[in-house]
Amino acid sequence: MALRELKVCLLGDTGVGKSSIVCRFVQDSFDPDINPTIGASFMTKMVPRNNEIHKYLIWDTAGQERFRSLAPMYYRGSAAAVIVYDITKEETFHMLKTWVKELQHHGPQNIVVAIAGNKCDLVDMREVQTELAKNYAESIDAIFIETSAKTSINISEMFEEISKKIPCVEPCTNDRPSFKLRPLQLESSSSRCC
Ligand SMILES: Nc1nc2c(ncn2[C@@H]2O[C@H](COP(=O)(O)OP(=O)(O)OP(=O)(O)O)[C@@H](O)[C@H]2O)c(=O)[nH]1
Repeated sequence: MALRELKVCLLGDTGVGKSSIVCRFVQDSFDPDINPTIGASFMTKMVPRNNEIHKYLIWDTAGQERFRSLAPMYYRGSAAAVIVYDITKEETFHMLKTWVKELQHHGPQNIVVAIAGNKCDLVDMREVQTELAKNYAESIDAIFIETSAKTSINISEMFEEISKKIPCVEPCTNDRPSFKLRPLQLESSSSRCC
């Protein structure tokens, strides 16, 4: 068994459900009264997959405007960024495009980008059509997925897709940020959430 570390950060407007996605993935829980993130929070999750243990190192950034300047500290060291929007709020999809541009200009070269249309359980309130978001994701070579932190739809699937797209084999064969495979040592998984 080898341990593979995957550094992932979450970006996106306030209230789109970034923390809820992470809480669902790490703790399999959902809090309808979750507080907005202050600064950022860090969590880890270990997932056995084939002959490896995937250890996700997750930075959940704060979406409020006053914290926006902190984001580079988190995406610069990341191999993947999940940019989240709320399918029931069109303005959050516009904000997502701003994040994509920022990553293209200031993010690590070839960072893996996943676009998550969250709150897909609220389908009656939809403002962003799936096809529109999917086509946009394709145009920037990003993973696209609609998720619901509330009902758990596509949450672990999204992180699995990300792990497939992050190169892992040593020696590194391209210039994407990559991670060493190393023998698994027993360690406690320090998770902090919500
Ligand atoms: N119906 C529904 N509500 C959700 C979902 N995900 C999150 N929410 C709710 O949306 C609100 C905001 O969720 P957060 O996870 O705090 O959003 P955030 O993007 O982390 O917000 P910031 O920390 O301010 O950046 C909360 O009331 C959540 O319960 C979802 O998939 N479906």
